[in-house]
Amino acid sequence: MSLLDRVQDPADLRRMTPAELETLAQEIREFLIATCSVTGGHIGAGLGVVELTIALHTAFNTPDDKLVWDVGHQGYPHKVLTGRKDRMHTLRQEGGLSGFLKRTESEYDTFGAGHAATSISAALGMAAARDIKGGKNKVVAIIGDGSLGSGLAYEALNNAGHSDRDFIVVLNDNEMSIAPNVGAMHKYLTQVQRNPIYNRLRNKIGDLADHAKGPFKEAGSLLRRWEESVKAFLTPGVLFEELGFRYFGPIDGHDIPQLVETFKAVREFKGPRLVHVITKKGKGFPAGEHGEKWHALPPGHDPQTGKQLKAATGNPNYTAVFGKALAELMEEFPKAIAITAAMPSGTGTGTVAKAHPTRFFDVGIAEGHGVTFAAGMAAEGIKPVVTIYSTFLQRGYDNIIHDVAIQSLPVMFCMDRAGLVGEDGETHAGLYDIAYMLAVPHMVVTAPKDGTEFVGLLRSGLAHTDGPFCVRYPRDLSPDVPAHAKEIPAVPHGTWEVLRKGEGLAILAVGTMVQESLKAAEALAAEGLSVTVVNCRYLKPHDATTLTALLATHQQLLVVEEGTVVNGFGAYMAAVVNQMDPGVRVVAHGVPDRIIYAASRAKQLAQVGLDAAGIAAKVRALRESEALAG
Ligand SMILES: Cc1ncc(C[n+]2csc(CCOP(=O)(O)OP(=O)(O)O)c2C)c(N)n1
Ligand SMILES: CC(=O)[C@@H](O)[C@H](O)COP(=O)(O)O
Ligand SMILES: [Mg+2]
Repeated sequence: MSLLDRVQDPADLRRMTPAELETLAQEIREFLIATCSVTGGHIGAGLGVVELTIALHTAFNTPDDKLVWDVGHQGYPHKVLTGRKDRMHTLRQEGGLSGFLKRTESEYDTFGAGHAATSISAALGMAAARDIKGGKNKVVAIIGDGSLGSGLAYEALNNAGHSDRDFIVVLNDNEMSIAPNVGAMHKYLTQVQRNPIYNRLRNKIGDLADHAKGPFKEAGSLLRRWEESVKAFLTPGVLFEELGFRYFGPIDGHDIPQLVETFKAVREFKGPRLVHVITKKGKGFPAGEHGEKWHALPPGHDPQTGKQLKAATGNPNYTAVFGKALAELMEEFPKAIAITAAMPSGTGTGTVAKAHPTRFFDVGIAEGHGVTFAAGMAAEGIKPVVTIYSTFLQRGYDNIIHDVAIQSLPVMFCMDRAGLVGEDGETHAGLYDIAYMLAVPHMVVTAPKDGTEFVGLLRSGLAHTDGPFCVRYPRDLSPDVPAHAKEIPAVPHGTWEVLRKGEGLAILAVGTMVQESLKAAEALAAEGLSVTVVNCRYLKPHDATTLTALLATHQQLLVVEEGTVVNGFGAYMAAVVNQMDPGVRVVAHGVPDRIIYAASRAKQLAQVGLDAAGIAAKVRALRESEALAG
């Protein structure tokens, strides 16, 4: 029996010898590499924290002591050690284990996440709750260096550092976000890493001072005072100390005995303390320890090389269309610049960075800052293109309203991963952007039906000078292969496109739903039911001329959108139509008001009736109800 098979829960780790823990680490790595080659997932972060996870569960008394992992994408070793090894083959699949940590999945998952930088706030809240309840357990937040670049993390450190609360932060520093980490904090941490001697010296002085006895006691307190006065000189980690944390480190995050010893010691101290651990993202991956390449891998890859077994074929995805087109359009729009929040590869802005290195800005995991930074640029006549996943842009909502919209600044928002995103599940679904962007005054809201129209809308947005403009697009392939951007004209402002003419009922389709609605209309036509299909590429402002014509000839409008049905485009159009012609019935068909869990994107769409079959079924039901009423 392997050591890994012997671990039912973390208590088993506490009975193992140091040598056994080393062997266990190796077994976990092999298991994860093999499992993820089938399931896909965030392998790199997990491989980097195998020893750290073993050490934390060994030194702390989990689940009474609480481990709060940031993001949760590094949680695979934690899952394996907390009774979920036998379900790891279901990772990120419908009904299977989540790719992140979830309170509903295990008592060891103390706080759910998926978005970065929530761990310190949540853990501090748990520590405060413990103190109210008179508990004695420890609470440990584990945050990566990339996530530490986020404003939320500083708010939490600021709050924790003055509180004197029994509270521990472990900083997992691998010098990587998804891409190599950026920013001043990153530089600072690198400096800390490169100066471990100073740290060791300072810690020695601290020890001497703490243990001075008898006649040396006075010397001890002198040493302590001296330590205080020179610590800025001796300790590059002083920043955390100045914030009120006792700093420990940097320590080798792959040295289990050192980690266990440090955590056991740190556990017994009081007050806020921070342990700085140095790890290697992707450690032990057979094709080399590459942080970015192995951040996440698709299902069905070769465990030795990381290469996808089934070669990708067909059309480019929207992200690729975006990167290429924006790089080309920036030749025509000299004032345009691109901004990403730590996701150059995920958003396609990496292509822009290569073509226009001085016109590309990675602000780190700082979406709110990214938006206001763009507003500042726009105030000075620059045209910023802020490219952020729909779900992560939620972090910047106040900035969109307060800094951009109220001042009517011409910032362009490109919202990738809008709609259902598949295996990343509910934390990453981009279901709210239609609702939240429609509510913003001055905001132009758009969604393309295909790659060519997407490029046209990018051109429209770049040329738009009268306030903010946004475009949403999915985590999917483009249905077409667009030409070069210079050959694609802008999409006329506020226009719709009638793609198919029918009778009685018109489908107002948004973005990805245009193709599905056309397929549904085709199927319905075969049954003798003829419906109109309209591509509503501008959601706001809507096409009042086309709408007026539709109202004259149709009794029912079915609004189909890949976004929450609550306050979405359907609700928006219902209000508009109610003013124009209350006799026409508007029905919204979007994602229902519930959580949609991980599954393939196609399955998720089918689940909520947002595929051709689901749309056709909705039309049939509506036509029948109309016939009954009539
Ligand atoms: C608010 C938010 N923005 C962006 C992301 C995408 N994202 C997931 S992990 C990650 C990098 C995190 O870096 P770090 O915290 O250092 O963890 P590591 O992957 O290096 O272990 C990013 C940018 C996210 N999950 N949440
Ligand atoms: C953990 C995280 O937030 C990202 O790694 C995210 O999973 C990326 O999603 P995509 O695969 O859609 O780029
Ligand atoms: Mg990192």
